[in-house]
Amino acid sequence: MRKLAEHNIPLREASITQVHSVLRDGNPLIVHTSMFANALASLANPKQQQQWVPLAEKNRIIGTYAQTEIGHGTFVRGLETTAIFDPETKEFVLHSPTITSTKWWPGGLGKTANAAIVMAQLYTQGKCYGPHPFFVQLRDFDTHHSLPGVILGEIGPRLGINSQDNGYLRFDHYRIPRTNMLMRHSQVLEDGSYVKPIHNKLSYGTMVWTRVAIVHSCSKKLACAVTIATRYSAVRHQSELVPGKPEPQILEYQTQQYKLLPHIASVFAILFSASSVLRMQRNVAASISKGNVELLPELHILSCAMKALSSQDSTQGIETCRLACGGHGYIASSGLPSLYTSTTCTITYEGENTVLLLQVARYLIKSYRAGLEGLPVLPSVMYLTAPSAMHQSPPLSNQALIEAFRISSANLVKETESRLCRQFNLEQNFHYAWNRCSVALVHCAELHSRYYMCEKFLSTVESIRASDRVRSVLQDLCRLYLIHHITLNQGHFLRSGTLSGVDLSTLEEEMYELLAKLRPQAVPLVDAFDFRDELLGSTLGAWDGRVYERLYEEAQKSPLNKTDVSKAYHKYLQPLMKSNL
Ligand SMILES: CCCCCCCCCCCCCCCCCCCCC/C=C/C(=O)SCCNC(=O)CCNC(=O)[C@H](O)C(C)(C)COP(=O)(O)OP(=O)(O)OC[C@H]1O[C@@H](n2cnc3c(N)ncnc32)[C@H](O)[C@@H]1OP(=O)(O)O
Ligand SMILES: Cc1cc2nc3c(=O)[nH]c(=O)nc-3n(C[C@H](O)[C@H](O)[C@H](O)COP(=O)(O)OP(=O)(O)OC[C@H]3O[C@@H](n4cnc5c(N)ncnc54)[C@H](O)[C@@H]3O)c2cc1C
Repeated sequence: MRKLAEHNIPLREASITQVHSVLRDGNPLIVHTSMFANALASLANPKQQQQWVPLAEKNRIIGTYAQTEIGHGTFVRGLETTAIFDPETKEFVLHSPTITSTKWWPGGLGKTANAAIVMAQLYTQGKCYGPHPFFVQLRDFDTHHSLPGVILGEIGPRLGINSQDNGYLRFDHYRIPRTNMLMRHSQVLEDGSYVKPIHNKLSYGTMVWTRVAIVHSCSKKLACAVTIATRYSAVRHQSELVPGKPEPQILEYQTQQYKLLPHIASVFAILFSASSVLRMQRNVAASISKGNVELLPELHILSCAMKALSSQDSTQGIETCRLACGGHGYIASSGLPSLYTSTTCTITYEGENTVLLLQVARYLIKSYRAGLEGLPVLPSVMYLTAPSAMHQSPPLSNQALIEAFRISSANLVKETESRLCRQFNLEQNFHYAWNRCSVALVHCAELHSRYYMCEKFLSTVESIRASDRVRSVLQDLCRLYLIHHITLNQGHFLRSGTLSGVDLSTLEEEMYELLAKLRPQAVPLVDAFDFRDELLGSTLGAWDGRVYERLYEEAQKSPLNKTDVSKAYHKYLQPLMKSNL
């Protein structure tokens, strides 16, 4: 926090710095500096911002974002916490009517936060208007005691991020002023009348913003993992590549290159996609402030798609890096286990991935149908009904591979839409039919998202002007990424007829050549991510390569090594040894 102040970084921008990485196993202030700060910036009106933002900036108020309940995370409309407007006192009464309405999970809620943005069902004049955000003080700002009517606690140990206090929260008819409803987009007036927003999902804006931030953070986490595993693979020597010859660096093995290089490529693919979505988000935010919400659905879908793909890719990539380090990847001091546990949760939070991919699929099907009817569709999905352009590029060129992705994605949407129609004819109910097609629908969303990511990777690399040498290496890396994902999805390309069996064999050959060509670039590429050793926090991945010395030094810090004979010997082992059991 002192560093942020020194560099004049406002709170709402803190989460895009590396401040969150200071604590290895979760940061209790992450939701304060990210979601809470963003909710104030985007959901509060100017008067409310004047009131709370300076206090939050000075960390007098420490906030969290309390939406999820034990009973409902995904289905936001199903939240049970109520905020009922009392026109007599001009207050909202917050209440948790059931066990399932208990707020559950918010980061920092257990012990750190003294305030929260609470999402609750808004009732006024006897009518429910759905989930709305409220600023709620939870603890006394001086004593930190929870306030009467507020029941708070921590939810217990988790798979990871255990230095963050994820919490629970219940309200017992807890009263807050009317003006604590965040009123930038919708309002409840003094007489209780409701003023609706220009788009009814604007109150979900903080989730959209966070999904975009998560895409960036996934690229950073994966970059840390590939840095550790690649440097280690250059230090580690094992086995014989040629009998009788010295043990090679494990990075010489083609299988090791196959484990690492596609994930190094993935760091760039995710980062370039994140930058593109961030640009879109800034444009949409500017339009919203002028009253234009036309592009909001597109941003929602793109952020869902990229959050889902990047969290899945980075989690799998980090686990592959861990396995690529053999036994030493399993030790905590390698840094890889905590990278994994603090990344796998991004698959679940801020919208569980399957659920987000189904949102994308819904948009694809709607856009496809609209396109067939000649209705206008947004640019990112025009390709679904646009004529094929496969023949325009040289065979198997980068552009041809992108076109193959595009046509295969359009083909899959077309096939799945037909299946949906057939299923609808059988079921006579759209929702049952949708559920019976949902595995295929998720595949549609994944292929569309991969197409977007590949396209962003290629177009960004092609636009590099600063250095021909850098562009050339990144072109190879991008080519590897395209071919790698084509080989992983061969079925889609064969089904759509965009690539033949012979094409796929040719591409596979090229992939093996690229692994060898890129091998000398592996260490320079990860060095260029430029992580300080303190930030990597890894015995295996430090810049100087002193892996074995660091492992040994770190072992000396184990509390069990403070004495030669441990207490457990006297307490348990010795009695056991003497017991003749
Ligand atoms: C360029 C360089 C920049 C520099 C950057 C460098 C960066 C480097 C480092 C970066 C580090 C960053 C670190 C920050 C990380 C931050 C981590 C913070 C920690 C997070 C902790 C976790 C918090 C949480 O999890 S909070 C709780 C989140 N909960 C959810 O996400 C719930 C998921 N569910 C939903 O969102 C919805 O209910 C949903 C999407 C499932 C929709 O449900 P539905 O049944 O369809 O219902 P409905 O709501 O009625 O929708 C109908 C309609 O509306 C559309 N819709 C839905 N949502 C939206 C939306 N948000 N916006 C617009 N439209 C929306 C939906 O698509 C439907 O449309 P139609 O089909 O047209 O009807
Ligand atoms: C580490 C961590 C930190 C968190 N921090 C916060 C926080 O700060 N604030 C906050 O409010 N929340 C937070 N959460 C909660 C998080 O947002 C939810 O857990 C998440 O949105 C998923 O909801 P759920 O747990 O209800 O899962 P569920 O929705 O119950 O998912 C369970 C399964 O059901 C499936 N499913 C659910 N609905 C559908 C559907 N419509 N179609 C098909 N399949 C479906 C899912 O795909 C999944 O396989 C956090 C969670 C974690 C793990």
